[in-house]
Amino acid sequence: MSVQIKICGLSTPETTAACADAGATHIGFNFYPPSPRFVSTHQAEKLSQNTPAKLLKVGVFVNPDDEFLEESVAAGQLDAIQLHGKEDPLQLEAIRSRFGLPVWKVLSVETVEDVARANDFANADFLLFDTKTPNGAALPGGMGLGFDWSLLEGYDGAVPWGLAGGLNPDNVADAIRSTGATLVDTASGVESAPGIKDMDKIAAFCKAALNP
Ligand SMILES: O=C(O)c1ccccc1NCC(=O)[C@H](O)[C@H](O)COP(=O)(O)O
Repeated sequence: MSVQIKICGLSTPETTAACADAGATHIGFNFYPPSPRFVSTHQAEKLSQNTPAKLLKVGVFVNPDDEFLEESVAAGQLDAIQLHGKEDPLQLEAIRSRFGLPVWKVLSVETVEDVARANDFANADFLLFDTKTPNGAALPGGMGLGFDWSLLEGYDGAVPWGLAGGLNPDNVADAIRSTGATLVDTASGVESAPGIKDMDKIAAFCKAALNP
């Protein structure tokens, strides 16, 4: 089966169309206000109306409150909720029950113990292993930083998982071959500047991921 591809941090209809044309399966709408990829609920509503039907829309959140989630899920017509903060398994369960959507938990990785935290999130629908950003970093994700993929060797948790962190058109094929990831995710790796998606890079990323 082909790898699944999530392009994260979309903010224009042209780039969502480019994702669909290139073979991506998922796009991410970023609902974290400090991010250069942030979209308001108004923007998300417009974008979702123009998103090709074959793309699944994942909302990216960092420690969201219920009201904000409610507004964003509705505006973005989301297909899944990605939690990228310090949410715990109980919060994850509560969010899934409330919205009836698959919930993705991001595990920020620097050490093998970080990978083992997957055991705490057996109730997630999907796990995304991403790089732990340094203390004091502006953002908990989307910084183009990779981690040591060998930390995933031997990981055999039951929850489906994907790989993020510093992936770009030049390294994504190697990442898939090295880790066996069945979903790859990129934000800054397909941009010309923070928050500005580059359609050629989106096409190159998808081509490389689909032919690892
Ligand atoms: O992209 C952001 O700005 C962001 C901010 C805060 C939390 C999460 C964020 N991105 C979530 C993603 O899923 C990114 O695609 C992932 O972190 C990989 O980013 P990158 O290393 O830039 O490819």
